[in-house]
Amino acid sequence: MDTVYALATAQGKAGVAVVRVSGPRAFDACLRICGDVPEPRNSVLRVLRDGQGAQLDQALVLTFAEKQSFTGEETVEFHLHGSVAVVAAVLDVLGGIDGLRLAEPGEFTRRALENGRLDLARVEGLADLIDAETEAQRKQALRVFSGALGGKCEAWRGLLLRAVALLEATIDFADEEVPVDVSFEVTALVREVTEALEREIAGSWVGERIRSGFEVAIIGAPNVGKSTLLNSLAGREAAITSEYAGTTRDVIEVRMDLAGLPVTLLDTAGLRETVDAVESIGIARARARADAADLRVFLVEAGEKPEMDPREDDIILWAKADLLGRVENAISGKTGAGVSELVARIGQVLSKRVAGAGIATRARHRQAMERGLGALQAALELLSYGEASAEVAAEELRVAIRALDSLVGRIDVEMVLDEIFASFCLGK
Ligand SMILES: Nc1nc2c(c(=O)[nH]1)N(C=O)[C@@H](CNc1ccc(C(=O)N[C@@H](CCC(=O)O)C(=O)O)cc1)CN2
Ligand SMILES: Nc1nc2c(ncn2[C@@H]2O[C@H](COP(=O)(O)OP(=O)(O)OP(=O)(O)O)[C@@H](O)[C@H]2O)c(=O)[nH]1
Ligand SMILES: [Mg+2]
Repeated sequence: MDTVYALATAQGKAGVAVVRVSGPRAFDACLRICGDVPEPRNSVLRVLRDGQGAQLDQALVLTFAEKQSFTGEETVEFHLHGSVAVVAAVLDVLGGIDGLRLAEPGEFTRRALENGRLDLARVEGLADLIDAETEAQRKQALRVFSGALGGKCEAWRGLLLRAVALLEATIDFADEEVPVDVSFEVTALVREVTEALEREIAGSWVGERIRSGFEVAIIGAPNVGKSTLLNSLAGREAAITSEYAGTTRDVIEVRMDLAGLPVTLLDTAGLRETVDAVESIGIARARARADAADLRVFLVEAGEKPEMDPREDDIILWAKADLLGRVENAISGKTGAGVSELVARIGQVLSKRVAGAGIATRARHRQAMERGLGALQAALELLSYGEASAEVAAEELRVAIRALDSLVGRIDVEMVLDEIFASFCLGK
C-alpha cells in the first residue's frame, strides 16, 4: 500500500494550510521532516526540515495512529503557514521520500471506505457536506454523513432477513407438518418494508433538489419588469433590462442562497405572440423551462392575466407596484417594494417541500430502492399464491436485500466508486 499525501485545505494563500499524509510510511515521513514522531492526537510545534537539514517552516504537527484516524491508516498532518511557497516546498520534500506519492482526489476518503470506517452512503454524504453551500444542503449532507441511510437500510435488511428465514423454515419442513403458518408474518414484514420504500422513493426527489438546487422561473409578458426583478433578487446586474419589449431572449440563470435554500432563479423571455423568429425561440425556451421549474413567479400587468396556467403554490404578483398605489400582492424590482415578501414566500413554499425530504439524496439511491421495491412487490404477489411459491418468494426477497446492500455499498461498490470520487476535491 502506497503512502499518499496532499494539501487538504484550499489552494492559494491562506492563514494556515494543512498537508496530510496517510499510509504505512506516514510516521516515517514525519520522523524525517520533524526529527521525531510526536505522540498521537497531540499537536506540537516543530521546525520542519528537508533532507539536507534546511528549514522549510515552523508548523504544528498532528499524528494519528493506525486504526485511530480518519482513513484508518497512520496519518500525519502538517499545519503550515499557508503560503504557496511553503506548501510547495513541503509537498516537494514529501514527494522525494520513497514510497510516498501524491494522493488522487478523494483518495483519503476512499481509503476510509476500504478500511470500513465509512459506508458508501456516508461517503456520498461527506462529498455533499464538502460541496454544501446553503443551510439546507449542510443539514441534509450531515444527516446522510451521520449514517441515516445506512441505518434505515440495516433495519429493512433485518426485517427482510427474518422474512427469508421464516420462508426457508417452511421450505425445509415442507414434507413435515409445519407447526405454524408463517405467511401472515412474512407478508406483514414485507409490507412494512414495501411501504417504507414507497415513502422514501416519493421523498427522494426533494433530496435530489436540495443537492442540485430548486429552479424558480420568473415569467410574464414582455416589459413587465422580470429582468429588473431578477437583478434586484440577485443583487447585481445579471440580466439586461430596457424599455423595449422583447429584451430578454435566452434564459438567464442566477444561483443564490434564498432563505437557506439553494435556488436557481430563471429570468425568461416575455411571453407573447410574435413573428420575430429569434424571439419565438426564446419564448419556446421560456415556456419549457417554466414548465420544468419547481416554482413559477408570474409578473402580471394591471388588468391582465397570467400567460400560462399557474399551478398550486405558484406565485402571482402585480408588476410595477410603484405605478399602482397601495395594492396587495404587487412587486417592483425597481423600487424594491415587495421583494423581501417574495423571498419569504418562495422560502415558505420550498421549505414545505424540504420538510417532505427523506433519507435518499441521489438518483442512485432512488434506483436502488426502486429495484428493491420491485422485488418486494413480486414477492408479495407470490406469497398470495400460498406455500408452494415460498421458494421463489424467498428468492425475490434476496434480490431486494441485494438492492439495499448496493445502496450502502455492501456490494457493487466498484461500479459507482469512480463516479463518486471523480467529484471529490484533492486532499479529501
Ligand atoms: N485537522 C483535521 N480536521 C478535520 C479532519 C481531519 O482529518 N483533520 N476531518 C477529516 O475529514 C474531519 C474530522 N473527522 C475525523 C474523523 C475521524 C478522526 C479520527 O481520528 N478517528 C479515530 C478516533 C476517534 C475519536 O477520537 O473519537 C477513530 O475513528 O478511530 C479524525 C477526524 C473534520 N476536521
Ligand atoms: N415603474 C417601474 N418600471 C419598471 C419596474 N420594473 C421594471 N421597470 C421598467 O420596465 C422596463 C422593462 O423592464 P425589464 O426588467 O427589462 O422587463 P422584462 O419583463 O424583463 O422585459 P422582457 O425581457 O422584454 O420580457 C424597463 O424600462 C424598466 O426600467 C417597476 O417596478 N416599476
Ligand atoms: Mg427581460
